[in-house]
Amino acid sequence: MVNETVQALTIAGTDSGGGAGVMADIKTMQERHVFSAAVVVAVTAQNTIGVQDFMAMPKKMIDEQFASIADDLKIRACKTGMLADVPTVEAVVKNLKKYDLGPLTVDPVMIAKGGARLLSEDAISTVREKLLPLADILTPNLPEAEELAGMKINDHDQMIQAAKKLQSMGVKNVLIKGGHQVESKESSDFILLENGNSFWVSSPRVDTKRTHGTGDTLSSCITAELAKGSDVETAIRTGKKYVQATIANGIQVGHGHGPLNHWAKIDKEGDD
Ligand SMILES: Nc1ncnc2c1ncn2[C@@H]1O[C@H](COP(=O)(O)OP(=O)(O)OP(=O)(O)O)[C@@H](O)[C@H]1O
Ligand SMILES: Cc1ncc(COP(=O)(O)O)c(N)n1
Repeated sequence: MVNETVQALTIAGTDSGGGAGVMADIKTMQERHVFSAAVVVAVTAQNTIGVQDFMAMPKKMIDEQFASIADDLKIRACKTGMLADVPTVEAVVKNLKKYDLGPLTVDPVMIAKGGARLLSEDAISTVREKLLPLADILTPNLPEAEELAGMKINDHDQMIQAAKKLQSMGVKNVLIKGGHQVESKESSDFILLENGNSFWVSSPRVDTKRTHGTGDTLSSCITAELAKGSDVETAIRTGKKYVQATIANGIQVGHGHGPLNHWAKIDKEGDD
């Protein structure tokens, strides 16, 4: 019998400009040789300059997309991205509990690079209380980690403290992204694993504003690697190498925060 193709799922919003959200997730998974399905929970009118408008999907359509996928596909790992508002978060949580979709990576997208809010303020506590306990890996950027952990993060020590706090909220593995520490020469992410081990992954900071969709690309690469059967640490190390390659080998699209080069290649998986 022919081996089943590895399948993963993104649960997120679309980006009409092609750089972030579902579009970045599908491109990333495709490049990592994983078949990508998608539950679209919101549609944005967006380009590299900003988010002009967005609309959350009717909840019935969210339920139907999950059911269609679960009836037919075999999803090995999944991730969430933009979740818009309280009813959307609740619909996603309900479906994640209903179906076996493999390990869950939660990218708690709150505010786009251009400043637009992609998760309503009142939904932050819903994410904290209802979604985080389902997460195998949580990948907040610094402002998102501050919001979820309820503390300021100004240095590496505080990144470590925040990761511990987030783990105590029920998340198994926490990855706090350092992309927003723009004054630093390195872009360093801190990882606290379920077994209590921790490590940093660092790469030289690329001086570019073409960083639209970095978080989506990292979390969807991790999801693709988990779907293939990688352990969490290897999946994260591969994700970091891949996102670095997509930033460092830029492409020219649009006039604002340009998208990443998802065609970029990495020579070796996992370890540096
Ligand atoms: N200029 C840069 N040079 C190198 N690595 C970067 C740069 N900016 C971000 N990164 C890396 O990209 C990944 C995503 O981090 P970031 O903090 O930008 O996430 P994010 O804000 O959620 O992204 P987005 O909202 O654009 O999807 C991390 O591994 C981070 O270290
Ligand atoms: C649909 C969607 N999902 C996620 C992001 C975050 O990406 P960024 O912070 O680079 O704008 C986005 N802009 N749009």
